[in-house]
Amino acid sequence: MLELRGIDAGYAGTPVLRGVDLQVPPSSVVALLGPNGAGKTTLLRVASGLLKPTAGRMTIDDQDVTGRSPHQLVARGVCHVPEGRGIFPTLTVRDNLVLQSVPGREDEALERAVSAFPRLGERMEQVARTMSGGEQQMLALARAYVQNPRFVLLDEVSMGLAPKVVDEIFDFLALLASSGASLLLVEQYVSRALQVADYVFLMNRGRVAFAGEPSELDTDLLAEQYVGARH
Ligand SMILES: Nc1ncnc2c1ncn2[C@@H]1O[C@H](COP(=O)(O)OP(=O)(O)OP(=O)(O)O)[C@@H](O)[C@H]1O
Repeated sequence: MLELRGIDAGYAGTPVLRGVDLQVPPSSVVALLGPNGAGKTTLLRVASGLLKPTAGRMTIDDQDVTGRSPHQLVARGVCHVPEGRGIFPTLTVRDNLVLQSVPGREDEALERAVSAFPRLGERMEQVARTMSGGEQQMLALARAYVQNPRFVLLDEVSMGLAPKVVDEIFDFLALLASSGASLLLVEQYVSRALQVADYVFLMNRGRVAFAGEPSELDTDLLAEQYVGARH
């Protein structure tokens, strides 16, 4: 279980997160929803070690990992697929995948990536930045998959993609979850996120406004949080 308790965090003295509690239980999909600016990306940055919290604790299996570096958290099985994908644009598909694999087990990693996204198999020598947006996102997700992570933090991975590609990506998320990974999913397609989620956290203005199962989420509250922030 990955757990955040009483997390405060922000940028250059500007507080963003205030007292956030969130749990990602083993083998579960957790949807993290909320309007623009609610603090979802900031929370993923804390969970991946990119941003140090100013208060609160983070634990993995009850061990304190607060303030650990991204590298140390990767070693604990935390994998972040950031907004903007986090791939190396000037490297080939193959090199992007190899860089993420365990040394000596590169072939296995490439096979695993292609089994998830056959299209990548046809494009191994292509430079990442010359691929379509959907293909680049598949590469970003495949890079996560080859690490065999325990906790995958996914930031708007369907953003700006064609509906057919979004379907493929959601199929992949189901595969990732069935492989035993836990997912923390920030997603603009609220209804799709709720379909795959075991638990939901709804954030607004840096706080958790709701935590529970999708069936417990009041649709009026959901609409209010999203609409309220726009006005
Ligand atoms: N690098 C930064 N420096 C300063 N402020 C930032 C930085 N990144 C985010 N913020 C601010 O933190 C707040 C929360 O942003 P965050 O990106 O976490 O929200 P979000 O819920 O992911 O929103 P969105 O859905 O629009 O991506 C916003 O007010 C934003 O302007």
